[in-house]
Formats: sequence, C-alpha cells, structure tokens
Amino acid sequence: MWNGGVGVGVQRGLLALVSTLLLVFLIVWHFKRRRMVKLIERLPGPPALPILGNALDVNIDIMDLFPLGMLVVREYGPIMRAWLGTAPLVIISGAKQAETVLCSVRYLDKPHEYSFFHPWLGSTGLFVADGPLWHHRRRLLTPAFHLKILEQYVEVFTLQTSKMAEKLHHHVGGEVFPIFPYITNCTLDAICETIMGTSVNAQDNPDSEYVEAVQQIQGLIQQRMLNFWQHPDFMFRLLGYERKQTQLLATLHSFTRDIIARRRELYLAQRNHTQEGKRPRLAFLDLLLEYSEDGRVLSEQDIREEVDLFVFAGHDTTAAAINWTLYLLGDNPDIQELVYEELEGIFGDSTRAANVEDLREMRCLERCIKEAMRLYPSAPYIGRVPLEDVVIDGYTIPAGTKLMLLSYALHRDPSQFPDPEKFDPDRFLSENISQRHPFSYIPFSAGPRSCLGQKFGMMEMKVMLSHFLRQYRIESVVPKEEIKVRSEIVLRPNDGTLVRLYHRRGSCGGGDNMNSECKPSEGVENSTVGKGDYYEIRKR
Ligand code: HEM
Repeated sequence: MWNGGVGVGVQRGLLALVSTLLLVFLIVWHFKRRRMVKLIERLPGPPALPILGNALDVNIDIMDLFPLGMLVVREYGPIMRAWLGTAPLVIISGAKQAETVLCSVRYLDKPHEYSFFHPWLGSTGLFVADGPLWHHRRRLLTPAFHLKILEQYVEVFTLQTSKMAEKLHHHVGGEVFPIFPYITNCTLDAICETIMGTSVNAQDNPDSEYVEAVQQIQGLIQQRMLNFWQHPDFMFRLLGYERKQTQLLATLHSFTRDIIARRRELYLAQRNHTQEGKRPRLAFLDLLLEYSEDGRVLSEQDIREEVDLFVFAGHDTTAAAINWTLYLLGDNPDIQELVYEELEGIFGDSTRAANVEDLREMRCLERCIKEAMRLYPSAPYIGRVPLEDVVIDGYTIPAGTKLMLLSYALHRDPSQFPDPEKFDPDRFLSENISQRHPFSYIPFSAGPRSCLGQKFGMMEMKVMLSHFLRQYRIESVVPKEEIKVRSEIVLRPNDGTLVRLYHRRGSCGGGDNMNSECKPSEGVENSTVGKGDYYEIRKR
C-alpha cells in the first residue's frame, strides 16, 4: 500500500517533469519560430492545420500533384506559401519572382532533399555542391561544353538513333506500344558514350546490371524525396531501403571506376600520341583526366562523382523532352507535316545523316522542341534555399526557407502564354519571344546555376528527332486532355506514351535505308578532332 503510494507519487513527479520540459521546449521553439511564421503567414496560401500544416492536402496520387499545384497557384498567385508539417514551402510560379531568385548569387544553395543524391553523386559534385565549391567546379567544367567539343558528338547521337529506329521497326504498321522506354535506353547509350567514351549497350541489353541500377537508384531517391517519413537516415535504414541502395551503389560505382581506370590507360597512351601533334579530345572524361593528372585539381573520387552526375543529369531529362515532343507531334499531325517538310527541304531524297549545319536549319523542329518543353518541362520544379533573408515581390522570405520554382505552372501563365494548354510552336518565333518576360520560360533553369548541358541537350534532341521523323510518322493514341504525368524529379509519362508508327518511305523501309548510308557528319569530318578516333576507342 505504502510502496504503491510512493510509486504513484514518483510516476506523477516524472510526468510533471516531462510535461514541464515539453512545455519549455514548445515555448522556446515557438519564440524561435515566431518571426519566421509571421513573415511566411503574410504570403497568400491555403488554410493549414496546426503541426500537420498542408501535409494531408498533398498526400494524394503522384499523378494528381501537378493538377492540384495548378489549381492552388491560380488561386493564390505567383508567390504563395504552404506548410509541410511545421516547415514552410514558398511556391513561385511567376516570371518576375523567378528572376529575383535565379539571378542572385546569394540564393544558390539547394534544399536538404538534394542530399539524398550524395551517396550516389557525392557531396562535392557540380549538381549538389554549394557555395565556393560549386563555383570552382562550374568554372572547371564549363569548357567541356564548348560548341566545338559538342560537335563531335553528333555522330554518336546519329548512331544511337539509328539503332533505336531499327529496334522500332517491328512496331510499324498500326500496333500500339509505349515508346518512352526505347527513347530512354537510346539517350542512356548516347550519354555514356559521350561522357565516358564507352558504350553501355542499354538498347541491346536493357536488363544489364548497370542499366537497371541507374534506373533503380533514381526510383529510390525519387520516392525518398516525396515521402517525408523516409527523410531521416534511421527511417530509410529501418524500412530496408538503405540496404538496397548500398547494393545498387556497389554496381554503379564499380562500373564507373572500371571505366575510368581503362580510360586513363587510353588517355596516357593518347597523350604520348599528342606529343606527336595528333591528339584528339574524345569524351568528357578525358577532360577530367587531364585535370587530375597531378591529382591536385580533381581526385579519383571527384572524377567518379562528376561522371555519375553527368550520366544522371543528361539522359532522363533529354529522353523526357524527346518523348514529349514526339507525343505532341503525334497529337498534332498538321504540325508534324510542317516539320517533315522542313526536313525534306534540308535533306531532299538523301538519306545522309545530319551535320551541324543541318541542325541550324531545323528551325521549325526547334520551335516544336521548345514548345514541348514549355508544356512538359523535363525538370518541372527547381529547389533553392536562401542563405539570408530575401525580399521577393515585396515579401521578406526568411533565410533557410525552402523555395520551389514550379516551372510546370510558370510555363502555363496565361499572361505570358495565352491559351496555355494549346501546343503552338509559333510562340517561339522571335517576334513572339520578344513580347514575353525573359524568365517566363525556364526549362533549363536560368541565371548562374542554369543547366550546363543545355547546348548538348538541344543538339542531341535535334539529331535524334530529325533522324526519327525522317523515317517514321508517329500517331499518339491518348488525347492531350487525358494524359497523366508523374510529378517526379523528371516529368515522365505515366503510360510510357502510347503511339503508332508508320514508315515515311513506303516499302524501301526508312530504317534500314538510312542506316546503310549513315556516315559521320560533316561536323565531325571537318572538326579539329582526329578522324576515326571515336571508332578506335570503341573497338578497344
Ligand atoms: C532536355 C534536356 C535537359 C533539361 C531540360 C535540363 C534541365 C536542367 C535544369 C532545370 C537544371 C537546374 C536544376 C536545379 O538547379 O535544380 C539543370 C542543371 C544541370 N544540368 Fe541539365 N538539363 C538537360 C540536359 C542536360 C545534359 C544533356 C547535361 C549534361 C550532359 C546536363 C547537365 C546539367 C548539370 C551539370 C546541371 C547542374 C548545373 C549546376 O548546378 O551548375 N543537363 N538541367
């Protein structure tokens, strides 16, 4: 009886202590956040629950997120707030507001979620690094994307598209099939060959360990970003995802390390060649090897991280943009005919491959690509975190607040793009561009941290699309109003984009024909890069 009385007393005492501590914690927390909450609450935004904020509103199907986003930004305007639990999120969907964020070097850091890429891409690589480290890497890597260097890649893009066209051959004639997986494997082959100088043969061998690991790691990171309960490391571990990630990383990293080792041997052999005055620069990796010769500028690990980054940043984004352009052309046969006429004007009856001069002539195709990236930007949102308080459109946003630039909504602003859902490539005629705010269209982001691979991507898309459209007529099966997109890091079609294909060249079969005559482009022939070196590398 007496003992029981003491036990109850101790329990009550403990409860009172814990409650007091919790109360003190909540009061301190509340006062610390008071200024931030006050500033954020000045922004328009939907009503939020205590603690949960708007978390329940966004706990919906991944396909419904962007339609919901469109509704809220139309209701609350180009700068608005939401609460993800107790954390504020400022959503920007106006050109003027986007300009303030993207143009300032003070707001360059990326949100915490980007750190989920660290195990794969490292924490010092260009895409994920912040501050002075990012500056240094950006300066170092920019020369690798000089037009003269990119021109030599036209040949790779052509060869890979020829392969894709050949594989699509058996679908011709009215069968409905999803085209997106073909495009993804094609761009993966192209990026690996241009960045690492090595073919991964994703098109011939889509089930290879490396190809599967590239797809799966992106899926893991993607789902971790979207599901906040997987954010803490211990939860990620507890749910078994970390083990899976470690397995995938073993495959990915050992593959890249092996490539680098083999390429280094080749590089050293070629360097000796150079001393005789014949040195080619072949792949992006060669430039990195050059920087690392004395081990001071880039370490072995730095090189691996950058190579992995460029494979990641350069293949899915381009695949998605090619996919959406094809989808929209298949949905707008009259515009597809205009593109085909343009290509006929450039190539006539010839089945030769495109060269750099041809690419410059493809103005109608370029407008279609740009319009497709307006409606379906490969990177539908861009994250930033200001390092100090910033004033955007008259609102003070406290340092550390997560900013989300929603390009998907920005590109549908009716004040900049009247009748925004309509596919109208003429919006990109120069007289129409000059009427718009320069930040109303940002598929490659903008400002100092914009996409480094923009020219590379544009060139690749033009080569691949022109090659494809000269051979095939495409018909989209699902009308645009019924299209569902997955609101992920890269904007993918939910159904793989269902299409039908028809030959352009009747019974002679464009695919085979064009393959047989596919020559290295003039750009490569005339460039300063040593002729035939590409093939030399591939044979080895
Ligand atoms: C259609 C194709 C592409 C699109 C739409 C695209 C879009 C973007 C966007 C929106 C960003 C900014 C991301 C952010 O700040 O969060 C970005 C960054 C980047 N992109 Fe691309 N990209 C494409 C192709 C490529 C290619 C082919 C490469 C490389 C070969 C590449 C390399 C990069 C790199 C390295 C960055 C980081 C730049 C930095 O932080 O300084 N991209 N891209």
